[in-house]
Amino acid sequence: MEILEIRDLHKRFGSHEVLSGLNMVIPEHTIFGFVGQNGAGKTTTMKIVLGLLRPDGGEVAVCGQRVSYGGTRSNRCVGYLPDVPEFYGYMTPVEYLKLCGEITGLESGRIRARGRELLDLVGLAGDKKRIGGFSRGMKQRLGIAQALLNEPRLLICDEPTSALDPIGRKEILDILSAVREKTTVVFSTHILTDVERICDHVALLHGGKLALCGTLSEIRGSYRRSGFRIEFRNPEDARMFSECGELKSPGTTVSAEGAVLTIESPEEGAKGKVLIRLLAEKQMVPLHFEILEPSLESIFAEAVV
Ligand SMILES: Nc1ncnc2c1ncn2[C@@H]1O[C@H](COP(=O)(O)OP(=O)(O)OP(=O)(O)O)[C@@H](O)[C@H]1O
Repeated sequence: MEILEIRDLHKRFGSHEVLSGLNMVIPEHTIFGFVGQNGAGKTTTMKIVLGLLRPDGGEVAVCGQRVSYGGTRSNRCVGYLPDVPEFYGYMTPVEYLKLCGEITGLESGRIRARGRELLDLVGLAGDKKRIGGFSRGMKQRLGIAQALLNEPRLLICDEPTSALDPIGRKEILDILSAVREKTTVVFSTHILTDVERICDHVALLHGGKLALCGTLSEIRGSYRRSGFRIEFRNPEDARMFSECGELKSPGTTVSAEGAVLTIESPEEGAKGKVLIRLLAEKQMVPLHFEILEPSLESIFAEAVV
């Protein structure tokens, strides 16, 4: 089932067209990375999905429920973590979750149980400190707990890791991975390694539309070139191998660094067999033979030119 469907979405601010016919479908039980350059329109899209911003055209449905500007019905199945979550600094995490639970009408026993469970999940259980003394990472973790209080089917996070150090980022990514069983997670980010670490789906917003969308393996597959890294026993072997006539075909590049050769070629698949045949003919046994995956960074750079 699709948990979020965006059809032909348009939004402009004055003469600046930010979204120009955006289509995006997010299946349930995925971790979906929503990527785009600064100003691409990620926050704008999320605000429209939450009914906080009026689109100029198009339709959005969350859990099959059509989103209307200013309406809140469709938000019943959504949890939202803004990029800079705001809290009452004088409260403790337990007090804060209690307040949020009361506002949303949860029964008090449920608030206590759910609060304990969530603070445990985000590593803040037993923290008696007031939120005013929390680090940025702790605030993001508390923000996730709050967003999950009502057991949403969809959790939307706006750049949850951008301002955090590597440990803080890992903590957030681990939490998002842990909740995917019950909750579909959409998160916007600039940090492509975070997407590679936990997302199974990714979409790249560029020029008001999606420039790429799919599972990580589909996207990698459609951009795959033959790339190989061969480590020889010594630089001399690498040099001898690099001089094979068959590696000099047009479009093939061979770069050497000590005993390591990196060979790239536009011919999908075939080049690998050629390399293995050449190694066998020359009776050379490499220390490593690796097929190179294109990085998301190189794929995205190519998609937005
Ligand atoms: N209320 C507004 N009024 C005018 N322009 C706006 C408004 N909100 C956003 N914009 C503009 O729309 C564009 C998209 O902004 P948005 O915040 O959606 O981008 P983003 O992809 O989330 O960027 P970032 O990664 O930097 O947060 C930007 O050029 C921004 O300046």
